[in-house]
Amino acid sequence: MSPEDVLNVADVTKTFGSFTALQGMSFHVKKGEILGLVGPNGSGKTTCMNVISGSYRADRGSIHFMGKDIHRTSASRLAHMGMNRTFQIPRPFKGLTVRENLQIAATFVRRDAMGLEEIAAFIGLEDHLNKESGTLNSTQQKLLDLGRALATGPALLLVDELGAGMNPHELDVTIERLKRLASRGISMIVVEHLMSFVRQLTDRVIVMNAGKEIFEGTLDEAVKNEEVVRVYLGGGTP
Ligand SMILES: Nc1ncnc2c1ncn2[C@@H]1O[C@H](COP(=O)(O)OP(=O)(O)OP(=O)(O)O)[C@@H](O)[C@H]1O
Repeated sequence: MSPEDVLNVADVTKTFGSFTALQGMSFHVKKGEILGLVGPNGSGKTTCMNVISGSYRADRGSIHFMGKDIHRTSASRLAHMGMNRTFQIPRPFKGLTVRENLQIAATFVRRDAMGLEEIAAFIGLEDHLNKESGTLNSTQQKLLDLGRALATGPALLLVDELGAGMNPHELDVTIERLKRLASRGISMIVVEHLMSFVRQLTDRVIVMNAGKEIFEGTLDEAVKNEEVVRVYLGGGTP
């Protein structure tokens, strides 16, 4: 394991009954790096995020975050330690305002977290702080999910299909925002099906199929890889 690694995943396997969802996954993420996790539906991307973020326990293998073994560490403890995530389907407290949602997340705060007003401006919800979050549109709810993760001051952010459902302008703005976070030293794992989003955002991608890594490198290299094209990209231009 390199001292530069924020996250190190080694030989992780996760089964559900007789079904193996992850099989011997190994990879690392460096400080400030944006790693893309891509692959066909059901290939295990979200399961991988769930195992890293403490929602699921791996059956085998090890996961180290900032040098510490985090096997059996709960999601709330991980938030304290500096790891947080967004969800495919955002999970704000819908009856509470944007401000209240951010305040609750900030109770997990680490010393170097952004302030609430700064986060609200960063996610473009500064004019909606007193709005009930259930009245926000789907993109705003996704951004609030990102804001809640940022309120805990993460060193590693797991971003699960944030771009899905966004229009081209919102995607551009979101890419720019996530790059700004990386330039501040926040590492990210980004699960996404939108290849233009992945291309613009990531430093490196891991392509998964049937619970295994089949490729690691840049997206430009991935599109030239026969197996990646066969199982995922299907020969079309991503
Ligand atoms: N809690 C669970 N119980 C049983 N099977 C599960 C569970 N979670 C995931 N799986 C199965 O594990 C496999 C991988 O699912 P996962 O959601 O990780 O894939 P994915 O790559 O994120 O897919 P998508 O791109 O569609 O979101 C699927 O076959 C899924 O049905």
